[in-house]
Parts: sequence; C-alpha cells; structure tokens
Amino acid sequence: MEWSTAVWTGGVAVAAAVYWFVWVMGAAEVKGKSAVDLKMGSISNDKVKDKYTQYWSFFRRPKETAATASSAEKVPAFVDTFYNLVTDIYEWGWGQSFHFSPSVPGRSHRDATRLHEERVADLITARPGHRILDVGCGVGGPMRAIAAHSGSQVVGITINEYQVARARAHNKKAGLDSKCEVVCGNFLKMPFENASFDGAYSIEATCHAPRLEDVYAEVFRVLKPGGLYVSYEWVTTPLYQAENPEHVETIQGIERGDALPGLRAEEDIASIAKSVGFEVVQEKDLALPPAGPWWTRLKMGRIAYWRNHLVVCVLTALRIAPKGVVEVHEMLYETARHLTNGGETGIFTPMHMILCRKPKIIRRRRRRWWSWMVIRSVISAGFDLEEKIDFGVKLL
Ligand SMILES: C=C(CC[C@@H](C)[C@H]1CC[C@H]2C3=CC[C@H]4[C@H](C)[C@@H](O)CC[C@]4(C)[C@H]3CC[C@]12C)C(C)C
Ligand SMILES: C[S@@+](CC[C@H](N)C(=O)[O-])C[C@H]1O[C@@H](n2cnc3c(N)ncnc32)[C@H](O)[C@@H]1O
Repeated sequence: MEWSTAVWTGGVAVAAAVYWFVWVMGAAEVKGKSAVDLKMGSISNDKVKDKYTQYWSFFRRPKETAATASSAEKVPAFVDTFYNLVTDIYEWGWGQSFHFSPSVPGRSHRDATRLHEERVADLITARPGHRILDVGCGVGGPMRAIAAHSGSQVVGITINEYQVARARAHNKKAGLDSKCEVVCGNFLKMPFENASFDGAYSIEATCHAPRLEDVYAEVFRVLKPGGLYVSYEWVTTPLYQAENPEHVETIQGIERGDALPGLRAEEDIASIAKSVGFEVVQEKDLALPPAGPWWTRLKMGRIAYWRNHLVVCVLTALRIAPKGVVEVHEMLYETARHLTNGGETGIFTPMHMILCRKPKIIRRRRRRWWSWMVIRSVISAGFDLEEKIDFGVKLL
C-alpha cells in the first residue's frame, strides 16, 4: 500500500471511530440529545464555571444551609441553577425521565421506567376527562407516559425554564402537546386556582423543597375535594444511623450532588401529609423486595461514565462544550457512587410512595360547626355580649 493511501485509510478510520464514540455511543439513550449538543440550560457558556462554583458553595453543607429561613428561601433559585447545569447531561446519559425505578427481570430500563410511571397513573385513578398535576415535571418523560397511559390531561410545573422548553419540544415531537401542558413556576407557590385538579403526583421532585409541608399544602390547595395525590419521596430509611460516619457521608454526598436541602426520614412523611389536611391512603417503600434493585442501572453504567468523561473532556478542549461541564460531570459521577452506596446499604430510598386523598369534607368546616355549638351553649349559659363575641372569635 502506498504511503498516501495508508494515511487516508488511517484518517478515515480515526474519523469513523470518533464519530462512533461521540455521536453514536454518546447519544442519549432515548434519542434527542447527543454529546455535541450539551448546553448548560439558560447559562451562557462563559458563566458555567462560576455558576457551578456558586452552586457548590451553597449546597456543600445542605442541612446547615437550609436551616436558616433566609437561605431556605434561596433554595429554589439554586435548584434552578442545578437543573441548568445537569439537564442536558441527564438527558444524554439517562433519558427523558429523571428518576429511578425498580429493575424488572428480563425488561429494559426503558420498560421499567414506564411501568413505574404508569403505576402513578393507576394509583391516582387518572382517566380521560381528568386534569392531572405533575409537581416538578423535569423534561416531561413521566408526563407523556401518564397522559398516554391514562388518557388524562397533564399539566406539569418546573422551576427551570430550560426544562420547560425541552419538555414542550418533546411533547410536540411525541404528538402529545394537546394532552400535556408545561408551566414554569415554583411548586411552593403554584400559579393555579384552588380545587382545579382531579389528581396530582410528584416523582422524585419534592425532595428539593426545604419544608415538605409547604409543597404538600400547595398540592392540597389545588386539588379538588376527593382528589388523590401520590408522591415518590427521597428519604432515609430506618436503617440510617446518624451516629455512623459512613452513613452520614453517603447521605451528605447524595444531598450535595442532587441539590437537596436535607433528606427527610421515611417515618416523617405521613405526619407531614396529615398536618396539611390529607388522609393517608397508602404508604410503601417501592424499593423493598420483591422489587428489583433500583441502583443496578447506576452500577452498570460505570464504563459508560468513563467514556462520557472522555467525551466531555475532548468536547471542552475543542470548545464545543462550555468550560465547567467536566466539573459538573465529575460531581455527577461522585453522586452516582453515593447513591449506589445508599441503595446497597439500604439506608436510602428514592421511591418511598405515599398516596393521599384530600377529604371530601374539609375538617376546618366541621370545627366551625362544633365551635358554633359551643358558642350557643356559652350564650345560653349567660355570658355578656362582649365576652360571647370574644370567645366566639377565638374559637373560629
Ligand atoms: C431525582 C433526582 C435525579 C435522579 C437521577 C435521574 C440522577 C441522579 C444521578 C444522575 C447521574 C449520575 C451519573 C451520571 C454519569 C456520570 C453521566 O456520564 C451520565 C448521566 C448520569 C448517569 C446521571 C444521570 C441522572 C442521575 C442518575 C434528583 C436530582 C433529586
Ligand atoms: C429530579 S427532577 C424529576 C423530574 C420528573 N418528575 C421526572 O421524574 O422526570 C426534579 C424536578 O423538580 C423540579 N423542581 C425542584 N424544585 C422546584 C420548585 N421549587 N418548583 C418547581 N419545580 C421544582 C425541578 O425543576 C425538576 O424538574
């Protein structure tokens, strides 16, 4: 073979290998996002590194950060920054559903994900004619599965504008834009009318709220009486020991790398739901056997993570991806390690399921009724008018 032919052949082979490595292997599991297309949400390329540093210093000690009211108020803004930084990497390396699911023997991750989402629709008995709320909808993977499975209308809310654009584009592409609507907003203060939804769900999203009662109270407000709400919560299990340094390291690692202002304990979830007025219908850790382990997908991805690391390094060096992507990717790699640890030790679950109902008759009304009964008996007992009014107002 001539020297020039050898060079050409070698060149073509290298180009084909790079193409395969970056575009084919590096493409999203669910096509739509490839490595060369990694943006950092609405952050301009020159600000990515600074934003990452800001995020990191805010969430380095998550529980302490969220303990004061002024920092707790800043949590949604930092969660928004977090999703600007990670949304494309999630889509590229995981798909359009940003959550875990129990593994199902003989079925793909995609199937397992869909089954976990369809279970939500079945639990809240979503059906045609229903208007369902998706609290913290990401780029809408679950919303599309639930709308398609149940025939209901789904409205999703996310704090991150970039996700809104991604979700709308995916809805259109899937031909589900007439069934799925996406709104940008804070789930701690939702831009929806009281009693305007037949059902609601949140999948691995409310863990971002500094106080769970605030988001549950909002869901309660927008649900119609009798409406069902199901949530998949990220929590520590009863196996977690706060005095065990390895446990603490794992949990703090999960919090830091996932923008969480402090994980809650499993046993606290039901009382929080009840405190805002919900009736708890069912509560179950969906990760417990016979469910297949949710963390195997993370473990199996290790070779892919190394390939991805190389891809983001090359793309950053070529200035195709913005500076800072390598650091964000490293943070996610580290987070995957902590999550796997949390799953294997059993101290953490991302799928503590709670199913709640908004009562048909709201309790406050009953209290008023009882209060009037007391007032009537007070009146008949002969208090003077001013005392009666004072007493009545206090009771109400
Ligand atoms: C519910 C939340 C997100 C849960 C998961 C969807 C994500 C948690 C950790 C993420 C990942 C970790 C490793 C990444 C890997 C290094 C990269 O090459 C490709 C993407 C990852 C696999 C990425 C994908 C999404 C997660 C599994 C939280 C935020 C409440
Ligand atoms: C891990 S993602 C899960 C997304 C989606 N449920 C899924 O499973 O694909 C968490 C979502 O919660 C949203 N979120 C977090 N805090 C929020 C807030 N205060 N208001 C609205 N959305 C919020 C994020 O923007 C993101 O879309």
